[in-house]
Amino acid sequence: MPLYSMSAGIRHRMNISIIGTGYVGLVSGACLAQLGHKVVCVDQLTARVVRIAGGNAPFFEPGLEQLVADTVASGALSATVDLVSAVQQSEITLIAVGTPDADGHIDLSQIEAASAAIGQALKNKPEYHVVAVKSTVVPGTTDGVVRTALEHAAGKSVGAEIGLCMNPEFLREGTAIEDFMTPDRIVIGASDANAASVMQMVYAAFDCPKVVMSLRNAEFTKYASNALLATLISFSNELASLCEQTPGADAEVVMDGLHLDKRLSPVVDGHRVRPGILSYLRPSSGYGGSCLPKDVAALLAYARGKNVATPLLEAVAQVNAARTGAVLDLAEERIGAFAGQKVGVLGLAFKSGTDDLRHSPAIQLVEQLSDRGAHVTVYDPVATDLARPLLNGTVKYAGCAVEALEGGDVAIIGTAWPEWSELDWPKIRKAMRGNVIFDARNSLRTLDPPKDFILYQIGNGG
Ligand SMILES: NC(=O)C1=CN([C@@H]2O[C@H](COP(=O)(O)OP(=O)(O)OC[C@H]3O[C@@H](n4cnc5c(N)ncnc54)[C@H](O)[C@@H]3O)[C@@H](O)[C@H]2O)C=CC1
Ligand SMILES: O=C(O)[C@H]1O[C@H](OP(=O)(O)OP(=O)(O)OC[C@H]2O[C@@H](n3ccc(=O)[nH]c3=O)[C@H](O)[C@@H]2O)[C@H](O)[C@@H](O)[C@@H]1O
Repeated sequence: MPLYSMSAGIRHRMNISIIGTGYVGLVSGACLAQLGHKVVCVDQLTARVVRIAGGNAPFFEPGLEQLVADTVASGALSATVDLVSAVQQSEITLIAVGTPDADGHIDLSQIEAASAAIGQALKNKPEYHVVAVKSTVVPGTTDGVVRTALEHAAGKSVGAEIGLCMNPEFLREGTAIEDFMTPDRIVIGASDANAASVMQMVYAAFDCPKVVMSLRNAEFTKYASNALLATLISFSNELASLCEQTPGADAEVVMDGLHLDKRLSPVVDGHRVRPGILSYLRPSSGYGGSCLPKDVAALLAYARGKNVATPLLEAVAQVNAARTGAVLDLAEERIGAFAGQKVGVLGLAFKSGTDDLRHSPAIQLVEQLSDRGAHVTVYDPVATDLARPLLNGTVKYAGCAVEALEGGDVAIIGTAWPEWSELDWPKIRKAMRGNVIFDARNSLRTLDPPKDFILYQIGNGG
């Protein structure tokens, strides 16, 4: 039984190889297998491959464990470390390796190595083959580093023998399967019409708009998307800082009012059809994760390389970098200095629904609380143990929220896990020494302040 019903089925069951089994590679692989393609996922990490081949997801992502189990069991999804045979037995290869930040620049070494390895495999494959970059890469990479490495290793040219595509992915961690299966649009950058038509066949089951464009425009579209999301968040956080110094003001209420503008939240036939941009205008302790911070940095470096001034984007990054400190300054203004206080932090992941700690604002919060002299105990529903190697030795770890707050003066919400509103707050009140909650993600907003607690929120002038 497919998890998602599509308007049109796939016309042709394709053999697809995917290099890299992270969030993008494995989620894409499992979803495409679920839709009827035959997918082989390749990774150089043997442990990952063994887990996937055994029907298990190697990281936490809602729904992925079941999807991998089902698609491996049906034979639609397999995993291997053998890149050469995976590529040779497929018609199309998607590149989904990492493009990490290296001192404010994009590191394309995984992309280059994967492209060369694919080229090597294509040397002895007589049939036409399409290679599509799904990783986020700066404009010019697909037609530059990727093309050069491929052609050099394969001894063949892009055109009649190899098709080249850039197919950016817009999924979010925590909702990755839903996002992949119900995309707003599919962007297909292509070297030529043949390559584009093969890519269209991969996505035949999807009825969303599919926009075919040049390789560079596809690369730009991905950066434009993440840069705009980061801009919206920094805008809302800058406005939140202003509201925080204005008695009677509340940035959340302001954002709700702003959002009712139909230019931001489309109305069709008198009905608001989409949540609009509101979901990216929520004040927070900053944007984190493996992509927005690194992609903003990569675009800034790209702009510097082109001698183009990008003061707006620079400010977006600066606002974000300063936000954790600003949120803690606000907390100290309201509650008093953290030095010597016992603080329990609930949530460590960069957002709810994931155990990903990369560039997590909650981790930065814990580090800065320690620097300010607080005695910190942390708890996250899925990421507590993963945080151990990242945090300094003075931080303590708890097995549940109540334990994290036991004997504490202040509770701080670091990640907006929905679980917090289900907590037994009266029990927590008895367990804590103090009665202050500082909600750095405004996740308790829909709750009345738990009885006998003083609840402080960001974006709020009091
Ligand atoms: N994480 C996300 O939510 C999204 C990520 N992206 C982009 O997609 C790309 C991948 O991101 P993630 O999936 O998060 O990466 P990741 O870092 O979680 O996974 C990358 C995987 O590629 C493997 N790998 C690297 N080089 C390899 C090679 N030569 N052969 C075989 N395997 C190799 C690594 O071992 C690793 O398992 C990045 O460019 C990222 O910016 C785009 C949209 C969403
Ligand atoms: O390129 C990527 O990897 C992905 O980056 C983001 O997805 P993701 O990083 O998974 O998470 P988001 O839900 O976008 O959140 C990013 C950060 O912004 C924060 N955020 C989000 C919304 C908001 O209003 N305020 C806010 O602070 C979140 O808490 C989180 O720390 C984009 O939303 C995806 O479209 C994109 O594919």
